Amino acid sequence: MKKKTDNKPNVGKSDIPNKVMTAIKGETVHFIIGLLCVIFGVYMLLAFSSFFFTGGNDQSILSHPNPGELLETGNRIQNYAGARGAQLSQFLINDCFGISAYFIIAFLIVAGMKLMKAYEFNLWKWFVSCTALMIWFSITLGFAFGGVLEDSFLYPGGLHGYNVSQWICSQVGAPGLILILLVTGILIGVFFTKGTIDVVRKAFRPSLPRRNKEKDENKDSETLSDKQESPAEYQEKNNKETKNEPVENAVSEQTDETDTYEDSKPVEIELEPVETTAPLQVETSKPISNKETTPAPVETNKEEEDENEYSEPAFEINNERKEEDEEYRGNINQPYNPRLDLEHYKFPTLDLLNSYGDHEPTIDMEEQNANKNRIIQVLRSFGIEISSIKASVGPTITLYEITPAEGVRISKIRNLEDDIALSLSALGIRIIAPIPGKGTIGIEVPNANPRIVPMSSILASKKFQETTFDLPVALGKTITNEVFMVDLTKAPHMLVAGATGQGKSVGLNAIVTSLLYKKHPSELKFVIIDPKKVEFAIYAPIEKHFLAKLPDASDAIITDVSKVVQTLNSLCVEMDTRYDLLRKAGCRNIKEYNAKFTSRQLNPENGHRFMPYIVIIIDEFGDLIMTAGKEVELPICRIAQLARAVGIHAIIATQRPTTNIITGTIKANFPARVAFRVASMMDSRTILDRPGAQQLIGKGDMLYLQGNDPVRVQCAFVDTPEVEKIAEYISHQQGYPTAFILPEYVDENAESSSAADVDMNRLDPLFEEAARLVIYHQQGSTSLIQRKFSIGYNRAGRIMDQLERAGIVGPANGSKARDVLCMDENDLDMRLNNLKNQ
Ligand SMILES: Nc1ncnc2c1ncn2[C@@H]1O[C@H](COP(=O)(O)OP(=O)(O)OP(=O)(O)O)[C@@H](O)[C@H]1O
Repeated sequence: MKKKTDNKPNVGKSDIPNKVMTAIKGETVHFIIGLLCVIFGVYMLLAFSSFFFTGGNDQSILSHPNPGELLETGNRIQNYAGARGAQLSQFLINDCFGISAYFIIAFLIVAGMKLMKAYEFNLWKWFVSCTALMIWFSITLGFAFGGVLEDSFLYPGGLHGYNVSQWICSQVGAPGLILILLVTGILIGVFFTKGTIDVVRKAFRPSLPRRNKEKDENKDSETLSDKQESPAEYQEKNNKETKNEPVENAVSEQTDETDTYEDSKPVEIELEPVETTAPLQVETSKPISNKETTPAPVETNKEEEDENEYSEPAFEINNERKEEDEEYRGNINQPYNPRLDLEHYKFPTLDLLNSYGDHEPTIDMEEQNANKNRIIQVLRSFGIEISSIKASVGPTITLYEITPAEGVRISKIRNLEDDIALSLSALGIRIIAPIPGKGTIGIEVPNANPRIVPMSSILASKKFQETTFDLPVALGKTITNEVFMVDLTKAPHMLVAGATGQGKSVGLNAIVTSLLYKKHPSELKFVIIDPKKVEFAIYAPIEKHFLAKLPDASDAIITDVSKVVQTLNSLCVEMDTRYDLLRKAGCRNIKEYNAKFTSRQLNPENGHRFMPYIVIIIDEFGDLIMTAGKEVELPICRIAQLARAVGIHAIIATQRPTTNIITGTIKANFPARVAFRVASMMDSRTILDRPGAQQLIGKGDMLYLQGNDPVRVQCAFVDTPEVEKIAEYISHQQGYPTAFILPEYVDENAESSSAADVDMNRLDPLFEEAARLVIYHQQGSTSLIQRKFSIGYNRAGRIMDQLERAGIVGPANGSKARDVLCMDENDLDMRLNNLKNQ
């Protein structure tokens, strides 16, 4: 990928080949070539068609033209496409392939359309098909008409067809040739559609019922003609065909050709440190080609069944229906398919997302050279010599990798961070000294013209399409333009922090979107907690497909703090239940359990069920901790510590990554951290355990940490209208009758408070401390208890009720604090003793 630059002084010119190369790979050039192909195809169509009427007359002129005649304006050629059109037709039709030369035109137009990106075609399949058909028809016509049509100038099979058929005849005789043509014709037909097999079978035995008629039609539609559909239509059909095949198949069919996969390899430039005017050689990699993914064959068993049926024709129809019914509902002998409940569910399509213009890597050589020179100068001015410098141009950041000359101390360069930033007059400079695993030093410099990384480009990438991750989360692109993805099951919980307006919500939407594009509603449920009430309301329409809620909740998106506590505790109950099931099944994790369940080794009558993954998303976690304190923190920590194995994963986001919000326990249990730009170095240390996040440039620029070293990533951009479209697309499809219902959570504290009427021994553990607090302050205030003990309003309210029943505070007093009926701690001790002796 890297090319060393020429070290010659006169270098401006070497940019030219680079520019030409970049231009050739550009969309504009593709478009122009495509347009030329289409125009040439239309010209050939005119020439060929005209040839049938004018060919006889033109042939005599073409075969014996007067010298220079064809170049003259007044030549006697009658073909509408002129002398060249006549020559071309004469050559391709009569001298080569006969009438089947029309397949050349078909291929030219198709290739043109594809290059212009007007339609999606599988060019390779078209090429093979057109070539095979052209040769086959040419030989067949050559054989059938034996050369020239009677009384005509036209060779229907062309000279090729005539000569080849004659030669084959001489070798195997006319019957042999007919057989060869028949066999090759059937093979070509099978190449187009497997339906041909049925047709052949039926030809042998006309009484056979035509099986999978619908399927055949669909398959037929995969042939040449239907490829002309728009990508969206084609993908829709594809989805229908593969039923619940995840989007990867659907999309990879749609993006069948090489250039729709968006993965691009790093764009790297090698920069020469000494010659400040040194040329830069850029090498952009070719897009990675995509192999056609064929939907898994569904018919293997059916074909066997067919064979059985053939011996029992009387029962054919009945048997057939019965089998299809069984397959539809999930045959007990076949693996359980959780997707069957919503078997017609279609995964969201890529056309729901915007492409945000040209996002291909472009390199501003002027900017790169200027930055390189400034870095070299500033280092030189501090007495640091370097032996080489290399740049990797990312979507928003360029990484300059410097190899210092021998004897230069790394710490010396690290200390110059501010000086380099000053000399480049840019924000967001980050120095990585040394780059882990390399003996170089990295200087990250923001690009003058940052590019958006559209979510569509990430989801269309080969890496995402072919991922084997269980919960693939596509976050964006790295500095080397590689798609950056993590498996949430391995994360297994994620902490997202960033000051307001730096891309947190977009990041969370990107996470949810990538999961929605890969997971079926039966495999994944979200619990969304949105104290801001507006950020996640867009997901409300997919409640019956992808959301989970409490049994009595009206909305699945949780905005009320008291419901948050209940939901989190309910998730703990779900977690415990899942652990019990895992234990009973003798499995160590959800994957093993689900595999056992789908292979029907676990009996649903014993409580076993297919377990969808549950992803909990909590926005504004800081707010929650401020209002509900330990009540929220405790279940979160339980989930974070234990839930990984049972497929429950949490992603919490906060604007304020301070230590009282992201406590030690939370940090310890959330190993994956995403930091957008934060306000201070302290905040960066809280979230990442190191500085760096305060130097990011915002707008989705982020650091991802899992393990030792953070990776700088430009977050994929997905806008609210795009998410709305996805939600709408999903919501219009059949869903479950309700959202996924979480188990009921019985609040033990609430029970004790009602029991407190009769049994004051079952008091809240904080009761005594709370009593002392109100006596000390002589103020019966619920919010005081809430604040001092960092507990939620509900619990504080219950403690206050218990204090009232114990006669320590008076009844509620409107908005004012309650009266405190105990004078001092002695008085309190007496009352508490009385209560305990009751
Ligand atoms: N990945 C991205 N690429 C390009 N622009 C982005 C990206 N992420 C965010 N932005 C820009 O930044 C703006 C603010 O982003 P976002 O709403 O996600 O911020 P936020 O951190 O969630 O703010 P708040 O905490 O106030 O909700 C967006 O409207 C968009 O213009």
